[in-house]
Amino acid sequence: MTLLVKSSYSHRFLSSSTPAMSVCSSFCPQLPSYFRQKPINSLPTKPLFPLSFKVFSSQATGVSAKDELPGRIGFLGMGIMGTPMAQNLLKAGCDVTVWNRTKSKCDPLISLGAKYQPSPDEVAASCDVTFAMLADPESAMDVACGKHGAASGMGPGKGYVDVSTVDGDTSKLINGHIKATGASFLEAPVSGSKKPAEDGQLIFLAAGDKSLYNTVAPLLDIMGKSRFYLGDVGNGAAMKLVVNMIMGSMMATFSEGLLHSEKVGLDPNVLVEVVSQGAISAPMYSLKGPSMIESLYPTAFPLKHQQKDLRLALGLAESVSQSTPIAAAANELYKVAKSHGLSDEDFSAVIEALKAKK
Ligand SMILES: NC(=O)C1=CN([C@@H]2O[C@H](COP(=O)(O)OP(=O)(O)OC[C@H]3O[C@@H](n4cnc5c(N)ncnc54)[C@H](OP(=O)(O)O)[C@@H]3O)[C@@H](O)[C@H]2O)C=CC1
Ligand SMILES: O=CCCC(=O)O
Repeated sequence: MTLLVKSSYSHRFLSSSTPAMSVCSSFCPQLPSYFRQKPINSLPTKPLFPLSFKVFSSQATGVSAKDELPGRIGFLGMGIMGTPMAQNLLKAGCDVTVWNRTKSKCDPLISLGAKYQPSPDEVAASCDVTFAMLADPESAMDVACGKHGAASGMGPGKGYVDVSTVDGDTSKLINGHIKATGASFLEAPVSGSKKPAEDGQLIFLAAGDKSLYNTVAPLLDIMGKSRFYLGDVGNGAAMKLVVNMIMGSMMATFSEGLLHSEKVGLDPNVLVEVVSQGAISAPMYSLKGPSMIESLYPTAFPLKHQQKDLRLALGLAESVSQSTPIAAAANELYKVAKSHGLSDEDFSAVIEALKAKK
């Protein structure tokens, strides 16, 4: 497994002497100024910090300045995540072509300079690498392999990177269709929500064609703060599902705790503060707790997607006879929340499923 990390509080890579920076700026000429201001050979030769991280380097990625750089980048799916991800590529000066089922969601990107094509196959045909950020296994399959799907526009020398959260079987099916055209495939689901997507701080969980991983590494580093290469197709999907299974259960039990504290006469705001200072502290609790107490659920991660991920994680667990009673109970709670019409609210709205109905 390979892990690469960039500084979490700025987009400056930890070592400014890396040849990969010159590679990156060569195909994204408008990269932020800190990549471009100084000639590479005048930049400091030592890492800025003692490194417990591996820095982004051409040696690690295998990218050289001349080969395989994706000049034209396609992006399919302009939802909560796809929009800021594509925006960050555009802001970095990349040549981006977008498509979305609901065309109007492409308009903000087009006004930022993105090109538009009316179907996934036309995006894929006009681009070197095409990213897809779609709702679920069905839409990921349809956009990749259906009528006018991206696979129809793929061919040798091209790459398809699916960053949607799907199950491994779906990812393997898409891999098969894409590979049959002679193109390369990478699954790269992300950890991190709307704000990390806006800030270029996502965590990529990549698996599949290693040379495509190397080729798109500079693009992943524009959109994210770290990336893991996990081997064969299916491993990225599995890692993502396990992480979101944990997250869904955490949010469900946190919801119980908030309501429990109120019922016994405690101030739930104080509970959030206590939790934040102890061993069970998690950024998610401090971030979502205050709005949950106000019964506000501004959508960053739609509840319907969290329930989809729990469903897929439970299927994965069943396929290897792994017992997951906590996640199964959490999944039931999200299903109840969906039945209350909360699908498009943030997943923290799961707390509503625990509130007694009068
Ligand atoms: N939001 C988050 O915090 C995170 C989400 N994810 C995952 O990323 C993926 C996208 O999430 P997010 O952006 O939040 O979701 P959204 O619901 O905001 O966007 C979903 C996208 O999928 C498209 N879509 C849905 N159904 C179809 C279909 N049948 N055919 C074609 N396109 C379709 C939508 O198009 P249209 O606009 O036309 O509806 C939209 O572009 C999901 O797999 C999610 O689990 C991963 C990490 C974090
Ligand atoms: O899939 C959604 C993940 C959301 C997050 O990691 O904060």
